[in-house]
Amino acid sequence: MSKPTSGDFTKTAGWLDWYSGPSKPRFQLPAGAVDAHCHVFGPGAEFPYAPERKYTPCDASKAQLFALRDHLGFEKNVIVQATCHGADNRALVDALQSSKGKARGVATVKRSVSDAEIQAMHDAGVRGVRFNFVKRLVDFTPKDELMEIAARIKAWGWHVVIYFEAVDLPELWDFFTALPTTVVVDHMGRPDVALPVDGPQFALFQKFMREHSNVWSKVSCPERLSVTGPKALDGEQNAYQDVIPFAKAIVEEFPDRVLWGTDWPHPNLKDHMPDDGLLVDFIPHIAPTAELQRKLLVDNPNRLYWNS
Ligand SMILES: O=C(O)c1cc(C(=O)O)oc(=O)c1
Repeated sequence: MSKPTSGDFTKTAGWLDWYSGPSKPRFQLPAGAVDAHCHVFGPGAEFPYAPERKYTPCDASKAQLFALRDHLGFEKNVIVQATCHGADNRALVDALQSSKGKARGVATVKRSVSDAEIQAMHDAGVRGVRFNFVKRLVDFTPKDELMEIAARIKAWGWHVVIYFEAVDLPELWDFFTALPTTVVVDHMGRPDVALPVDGPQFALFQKFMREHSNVWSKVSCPERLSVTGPKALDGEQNAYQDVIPFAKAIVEEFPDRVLWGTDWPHPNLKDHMPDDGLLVDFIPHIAPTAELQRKLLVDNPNRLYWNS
């Protein structure tokens, strides 16, 4: 793959570019596997980053994403609107339209979005909207505006993707459990993996999924959640050990409501940039059987994103 550039924008200080020349995974992905959480950034010269963004990334184009997909052995992608593009979904829609049906998308919209705009995004392959509650990434959007959006997009059969930190789940509980659609949680609701897996913080997340059969989870981002590593670099086959008990517990209890994604190009990582081939090698540690792997990587994402 070609190397990242910074386009017409100056990257946020300390920005880490995605890993160029990732290894070939040793884990053989099942046929039809979907990378169900990844992003495109710009390129900024063609699709400018949003004025309200909280960070300026390196460019990460659709061509670079599709090259990674093929290199790792995925068949398809679910591309999630990154916050650096705000509610301007042009880069996302362009990538979907260029994917020959091999990508679906999750957009970010405002209350002012028209039915015609929703329909056009649907035709391009958008199947969900993302509500973000991570304060370092977005400004606050009133919950009544989000609820109104959720009620509207339900008519297209779309779902809601939510991104939040585990400490905020109690406060967000009533809103999340009132959402009228399928709800997909990004990155397991960002548990603090330094806390016990059987402690109250993760128990609340498990209760959220157990009591609400419309709630799904992405068991993604060990590189973001891990405190002790080791990092997915230099051929490491046992990366991010501290995240495994959390993700495995979710995969094993809710095998039909889990998704996995690379999170390429890994926005805002400060410590290291993982080798995406080694991230794929993390999967069998959290989904140890062929059946769990097939549900996680093939059946679940296809049911949610390619059913219409
Ligand atoms: O934790 C993050 O910084 C992050 C950011 C974004 C985004 O900016 O959209 O998406 C993610 O999945 C994760």
